Amino acid sequence: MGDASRVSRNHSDTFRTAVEQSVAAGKAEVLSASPPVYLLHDVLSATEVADLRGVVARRRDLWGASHPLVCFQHDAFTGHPGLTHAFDWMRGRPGAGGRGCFAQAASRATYAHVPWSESLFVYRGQEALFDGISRRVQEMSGLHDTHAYSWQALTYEAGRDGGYADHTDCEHAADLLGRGERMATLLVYLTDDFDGGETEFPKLGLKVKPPVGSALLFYNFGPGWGGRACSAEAAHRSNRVTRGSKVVLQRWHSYQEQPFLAGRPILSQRGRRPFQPVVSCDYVSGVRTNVSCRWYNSDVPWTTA
Ligand SMILES: O=C(O)CCC(=O)C(=O)O
Ligand SMILES: [Fe+2]
Repeated sequence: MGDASRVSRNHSDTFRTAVEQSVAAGKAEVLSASPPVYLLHDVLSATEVADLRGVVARRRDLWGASHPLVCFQHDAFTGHPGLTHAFDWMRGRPGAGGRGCFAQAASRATYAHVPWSESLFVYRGQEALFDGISRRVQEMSGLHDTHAYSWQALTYEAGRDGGYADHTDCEHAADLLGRGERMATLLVYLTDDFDGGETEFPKLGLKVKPPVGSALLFYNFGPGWGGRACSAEAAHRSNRVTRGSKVVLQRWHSYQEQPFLAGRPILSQRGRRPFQPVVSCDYVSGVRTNVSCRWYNSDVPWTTA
């Protein structure tokens, strides 16, 4: 079976058509033509924002009961001879790099000193409220629910947040038609009473802080509409929050239908307790000057034994 037979609809075209209709109807505006970046107005009502924040708070409490396991994805950390004793090894060998997590004791001793932002996954079917928003997004953007990843509630809190460094959202293959490749990104803003925390596109000279209830939507590929290569121009970051907290719902959308339409089971992970989150530090997009750490509630494949 070739690639083409798995494509149930052309998602760069349905996206383009629907979002251009939203612009024509005054419901959205163009922030950048190439790569396409849009601001969608009034995606959520004030009541919906409050209700969604309630769901996020409840789920954060569930996962916040345990301190996180502190993990590193790159060998500058895991290969450091002075740190060998602290690791519970996941991939690679002590002192020889690879991906690794600190053992419980070292995680407990260090997690409070690591700056991080938070990504809480909410899977399809878990929360009726989120599923309702998915239908609205589909109407406004043409991005179908079956082509979407799970929702992620991103939280950046002043004092703890270190920002999230420059990156593109493309996956490793960086080919639009690749399975699970992140064609387009949606960010729906649940707070705006904070300082810093802008979503910035340095290559486009664009720095945005959308009002509560509105959304940013951008296409990660190029050149131009329907382009199949990852667009370096679509690089973006989240600036560090210096007051208050930024809460955003994020969802990626692929050209191909998603292979995982529901939640994935939490695999048993060496050294990880049930409902224990992970803080994973990474060279974002593989760039060594871009170190950012993120807290995850989800299954994190690289911690699998
Ligand atoms: O929160 C933001 O403004 C951007 C987040 C982001 O780019 C990401 O998580 O990939
Ligand atoms: Fe991103």
